[in-house]
Amino acid sequence: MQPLRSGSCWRAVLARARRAVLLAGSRWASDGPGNAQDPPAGAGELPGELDRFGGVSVRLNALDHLDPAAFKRALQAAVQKWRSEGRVAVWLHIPILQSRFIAPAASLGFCFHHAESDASTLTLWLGEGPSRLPGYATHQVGVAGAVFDENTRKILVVQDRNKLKNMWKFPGGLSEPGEDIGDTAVREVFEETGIKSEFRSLLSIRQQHTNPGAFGKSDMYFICRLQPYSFTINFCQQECLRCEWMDLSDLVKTENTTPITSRVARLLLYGYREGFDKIDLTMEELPAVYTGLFYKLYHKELPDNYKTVTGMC
Ligand SMILES: NC(=O)C1=CN([C@@H]2O[C@H](COP(=O)(O)OP(=O)(O)OC[C@H]3O[C@@H](n4cnc5c(N)ncnc54)[C@H](O)[C@@H]3O)[C@@H](O)[C@H]2O)C=CC1
Ligand SMILES: [Mg+2]
Repeated sequence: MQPLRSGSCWRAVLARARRAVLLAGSRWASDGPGNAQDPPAGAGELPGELDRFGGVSVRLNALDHLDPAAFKRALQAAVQKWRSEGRVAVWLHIPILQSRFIAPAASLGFCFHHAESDASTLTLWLGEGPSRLPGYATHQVGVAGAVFDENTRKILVVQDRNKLKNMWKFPGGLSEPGEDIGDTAVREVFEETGIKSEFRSLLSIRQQHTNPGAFGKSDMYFICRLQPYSFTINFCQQECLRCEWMDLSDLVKTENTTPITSRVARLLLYGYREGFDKIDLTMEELPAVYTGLFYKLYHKELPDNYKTVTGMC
């Protein structure tokens, strides 16, 4: 983000708002220390930044002594100014301890965009037509590990303790922020069963909407193929009722399982018989062009000569 030009900064906006209020015979209300006619404490430190889409981002830090009514007047004046300058949106980042500013902002038309554990972000669209601001997170990510031992043709399965029906499924759980899919599968399998394993490939992706377990958001459920390197089960008593190494052919046949587990068991059987390259989406790490970061790309195996080919042969 770039800093706002000096004429547009919060300090000037607040100063103008204060002058307007004082000229109208009003006073700054203040529940903090200091004279009632003083400018809001800390108000001059409010930073406003212009983003590359033409929106303004405001971080409300160090506003301990600012009164909500005074804040509302200042924000109203600022919004009016930003609107006249053609800004498209305002992003208001409010630390949880400053939450008393949420209601005044909402009364000016701001809505929640998202909240984290220690702060919320509100937005106001100023541009023409309906808001083009992107929404926040729409999905949760769950990952399961299909841990298949090729030597014994056995697959690791569990039954959930907290489900009404006790069906066989692959161990798994929710991804942590910043965690790779394969790492989630390996971690969850170990936490739930005590089995150590290595990531081999991604086998399947399920997308489901309005999932009750995802607080009404959508759910992405990834199933990975894992190779075990320990075999003694020591399962989590809080989450699992049963855990065992089951013959893959028995998992294919059983009715006591979920449709997705049954389908992936058949996929594994096919891969075991015909070659895992038929079913595996393998992973490769590649550099991101814009950020300099790295990401994981999953697709069917691409032969090396196709990775470097420059045109149609
Ligand atoms: N078809 C299948 O085979 C199934 C797939 N899934 C998928 O697995 C993923 C989630 O896996 P999980 O094993 O559920 O996650 P997880 O392994 O991360 O465990 C969630 C933990 O949170 C606890 N928990 C959940 N809600 C709670 C609440 N309201 N209060 C207290 N504790 C609570 C549970 O008891 C459990 O210990 C999702 O993507 C879901 O769609 C889940 C169940 C079956
Ligand atoms: Mg789980």
